Amino acid sequence: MTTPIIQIDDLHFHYADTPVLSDVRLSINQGDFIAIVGPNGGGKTTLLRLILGLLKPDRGSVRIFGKAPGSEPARIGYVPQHGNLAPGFPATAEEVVLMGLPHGRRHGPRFWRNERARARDAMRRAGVENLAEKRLPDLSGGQRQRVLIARALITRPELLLLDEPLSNIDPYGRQCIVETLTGLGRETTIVMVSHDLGITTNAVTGLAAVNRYLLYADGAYPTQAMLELMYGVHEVGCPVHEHIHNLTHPADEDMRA
Ligand SMILES: Nc1ncnc2c1ncn2[C@@H]1O[C@H](COP(=O)(O)OP(=O)(O)OP(=O)(O)O)[C@@H](O)[C@H]1O
Repeated sequence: MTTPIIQIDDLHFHYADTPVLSDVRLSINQGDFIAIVGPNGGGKTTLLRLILGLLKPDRGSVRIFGKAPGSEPARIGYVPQHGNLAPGFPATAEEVVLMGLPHGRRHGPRFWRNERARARDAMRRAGVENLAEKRLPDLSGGQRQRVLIARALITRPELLLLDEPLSNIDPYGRQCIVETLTGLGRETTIVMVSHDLGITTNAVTGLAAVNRYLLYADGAYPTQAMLELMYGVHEVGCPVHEHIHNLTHPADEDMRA
C-alpha cells in the first residue's frame, strides 16, 4: 500500500480560547487535486499552516510523505494567501520566481545558469515564460498569481499548497490558473483553498469542507451535510440540492450521528 501524501488523524487545534479545528481526519493521495472550501474564519488557512508545520496540533497527528510536517520542505510548494509581495514590488517575474529557491545556495556563474534554467522551467509550467522580463506592477492580477505559482514550482515540489489563489481574479484569469494547475499532471498533488466551487468543477478530484469540522467527498460536488456544515441549513428545493441530494458520503452519517 502506498503512503498517503497527507494523512491527518483526530486533529484538534485552538488559538487562545478559540477552538478552530476539531476531530479533523483527511487522507490525500498522490495525484489528488483537493479543494478546501468553507466560510470565512472556518479554519482553512489554519489547516494549511498545520500541514506546513508552521503550527502544532493540540491533539492528533499530521503526517506529510509519512513524516512530521516541516521535515521535507523541498518537496512542498506553497502559494500563500494574497501572495506575500506587494503588487507594486519592482522586481521582474523571473526575479520573483528565483526567490522560490532555498536560501544559502552556492553562487557563481554555473549555479546562476542552473538556477535561471530552473526558473524558466517553472515559468513554462505556470504558463508565464513570456513574462520573464516584465515587472510585477505591469502584470494583471491573474498573471501575478501565476508568477507566484511558478515561484512555488521552482523546486519541482511533489505537493503544492495554495491559499485562495483565485480570489480577486477575473473569470478568464481564474480559468487560466485552474488550467495551469491541472496541466501539472499527476506527479504534483494539489491542495487548494478556494471559495470558488464552480470554476474548479472539472479539475478537482475531491472536496474538503472545513468549518471547525471537516467533511470530505470525492469529486467536485458538496454533499448536503457539507453545505450545512459550511453555511448552515439551506432552503430545501434549491437547484443545488436537487443536483446533489442523492450523493452520500460516509462522513455524512458521522455528521447526522
Ligand atoms: N494568529 C491567530 N491568532 C488568533 N486567532 C486566529 C489567528 N489566525 C486565525 N485566527 C482565528 O482562527 C479562526 C480560523 O481562521 P482561518 O484564517 O484559519 O480561517 P479561514 O477559513 O482561512 O478564513 P478566510 O476564508 O477568511 O481566510 C478565525 O476565527 C480567526 O479569527
